[in-house]
Amino acid sequence: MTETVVVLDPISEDSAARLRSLLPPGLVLTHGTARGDEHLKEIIAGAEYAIAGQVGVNGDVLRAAPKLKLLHKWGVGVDNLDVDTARQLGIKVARTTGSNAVPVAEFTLGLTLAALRCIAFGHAELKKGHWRTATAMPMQTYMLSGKTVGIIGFGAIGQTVAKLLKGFGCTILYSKRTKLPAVEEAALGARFATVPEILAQSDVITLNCPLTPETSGLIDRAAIRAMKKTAVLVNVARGGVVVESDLIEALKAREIHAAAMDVFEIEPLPSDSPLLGLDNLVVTPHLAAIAADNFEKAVNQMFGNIAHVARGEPVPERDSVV
Ligand SMILES: NC(=O)C1=CN([C@@H]2O[C@H](COP(=O)(O)OP(=O)(O)OC[C@H]3O[C@@H](n4cnc5c(N)ncnc54)[C@H](O)[C@@H]3O)[C@@H](O)[C@H]2O)C=CC1
Ligand SMILES: O=C(O)C(=O)COP(=O)(O)O
Repeated sequence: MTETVVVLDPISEDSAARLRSLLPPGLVLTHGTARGDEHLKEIIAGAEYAIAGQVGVNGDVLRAAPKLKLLHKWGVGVDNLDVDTARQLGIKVARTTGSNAVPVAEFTLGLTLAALRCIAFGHAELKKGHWRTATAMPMQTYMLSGKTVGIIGFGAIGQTVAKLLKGFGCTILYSKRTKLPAVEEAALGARFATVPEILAQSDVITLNCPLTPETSGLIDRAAIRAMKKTAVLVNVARGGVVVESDLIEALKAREIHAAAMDVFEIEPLPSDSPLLGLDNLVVTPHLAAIAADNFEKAVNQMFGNIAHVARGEPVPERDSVV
C-alpha cells in the first residue's frame, strides 16, 4: 500500500521534484503551497509521514493527522515542533542530527569574520559609493587569529566550528550540558568553561545551542555587559537565545564591537526591525544550513529514517527525538 510523505513548508515544484527523485520506493510526496495552520491541517490530514523545516507545527495540526506515524524535522532544532503533543498522540519525532553541521559551522565562521573584520559593513558602504572614508569606517577591525573563541552549545555544529578554527590558532572554550571526556577535548583543542567564564574571557562568542527553557534569553543585557568591549557575538542558534531588545541597546551604545545574527525572535524578520538600522550588526535570513551541495546528504538521512518507520522499525537512536 502506498503511503504519503507531506512536506509542510511551502516549497517549489522544482524542490519537490528533487525530493521525489530521492524518495524511497512505496511512498508518494506532496507538499505545502501556503502558510497558516488551516492549510497545514488540510495537507497533513491524509499523510503517514510529515516533514517540517522552519514551519511551526502545533498540537492542533497534529490532531488533524489521524494517520501520522512520524513527524520529521528537516534539520536539527525541534523548537518549532510540539514534541510533547506528538508524544501524547503516539507520533514519533525525528531530526537529521549532524546533517548540517559543516554548512552551519562554515557559516558561523563566515559571520564571525564578516563582523570582526567589518566585511559586511565595508560591502554595504562601498555599494553606497563610500570609499574608506572616516565616516565610512567608524569601527576598528580585529583579527580572528590567536583570539579566544567561546562556543556555547558544543554538539555537532559547535564541535565542527572548533575543528574549522584549528588553522586560526585560537584558544577555544566551550559550554555544554555535560563536559566531554578529556581525550575528546584534546582532539578538538577545546576547554570546558562556564557561561560566565566564556562571556568574560572570549573575543568571539558563538551560540550553537538549541532553544530550550534553559537557553531562552540566555544572552541578555547583563550577559552582554559581562563581555569584553571588543567582543563579537554570533547567533546561528535561535533568535530566542538572545534578548533582541537588549542587544539592540548594547550595539547602539557600542558596548561590544559587533554582532552577527542568522536567526531572530520573529522570522521572517519584520522589514521595520530596528536591527536593520545598526551598522555594527551583520544579518542574514536564516541561511546557515542551506548549501546546495549538502541537500542530498540531509535528505537521504531523513528519507532513511522514514524508510525505517515504513518497514515497522524504530528510528535510529541518533536521530530519534520521541
Ligand atoms: N541557523 C541555522 O540555520 C541553524 C541553526 N541550528 C541551531 O543550532 C542548534 C544546535 O545544532 P546541533 O549542533 O546540530 O545540535 P546538537 O544537538 O548536536 O548540539 C547541541 C549542543 O547544545 C548543548 N546545550 C544544550 N543546552 C545547553 C545549555 N543550556 N548550555 C550550553 N549548551 C547547551 C548540548 O549539550 C549540545 O552540545 C540547533 O538546535 C538549532 O537551534 C541548527 C542548524 C541550522
Ligand atoms: O536545522 C535547523 O535547526 C535549522 O535551523 C535548519 O534551517 P533550514 O530550515 O534548513 O534552513
